[in-house]
Amino acid sequence: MAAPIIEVRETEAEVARELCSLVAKKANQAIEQKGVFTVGVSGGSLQKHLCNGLPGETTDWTKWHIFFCDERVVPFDNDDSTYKYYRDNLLGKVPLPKENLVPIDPSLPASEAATDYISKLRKVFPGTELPRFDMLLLGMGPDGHTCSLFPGHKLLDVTDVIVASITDSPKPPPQRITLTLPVVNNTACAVFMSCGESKAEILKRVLEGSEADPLPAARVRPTNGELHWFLDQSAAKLLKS
Ligand SMILES: O=C(O)[C@H](O)[C@@H](O)[C@H](O)[C@H](O)COP(=O)(O)O
Repeated sequence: MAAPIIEVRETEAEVARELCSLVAKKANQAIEQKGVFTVGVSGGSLQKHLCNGLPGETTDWTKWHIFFCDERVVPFDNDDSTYKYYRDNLLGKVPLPKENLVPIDPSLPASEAATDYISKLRKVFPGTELPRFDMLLLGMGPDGHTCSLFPGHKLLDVTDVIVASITDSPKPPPQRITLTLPVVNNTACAVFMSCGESKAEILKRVLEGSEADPLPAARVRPTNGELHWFLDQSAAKLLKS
């Protein structure tokens, strides 16, 4: 398990630029090595930064397969839909084939939407092994949640499925699907972006704490991969170094 690589930049805009350039670098390496790039994306402020910054990078978009680390089970015309954001702000700006941005089926109840998403993932990650994403792009909520894995929630212990559903999310909307921790920790490269003073205290707990029951974001420790944290100075201000 590699130690986290912590990158601190003065402003959120600089953090976003660095992040997008790392994503493109990893994409291009993966495409060169195996012809495809598999990436999981998240909502929150990350979606805006990725959709603004990635179109400026040089990469073969036809080789990208973009999944959702978690998704709210709401229709595609609802502003809570993370798919809606990427569809409206990335597809069309870059030559990513529409079918390579893989949405959930929001017409299904959450548990069925999770099962359906597993079969969509299996088209790109066939077999029964844990999927190994080239990269997962993650955010962290003020409570330390990541994906739709919330502190103290029983979903943190799920190991028998690669995508799980939640119907009592403490953050609305309550119905969601999420990658489970074994899949998150099987990625080749997990990357968090966290900016702003409101993240300073929780970041200190996540990155420097030694809690018996670690927060969800602190449980992201890829077993055979890299872990990056991209922070601005306000978020990093309580960290030791
Ligand atoms: O599913 C959600 O409700 C949000 O997408 C959430 O998980 C978000 O990713 C984090 O709260 C970080 O968001 P910020 O980076 O904007 O703080």
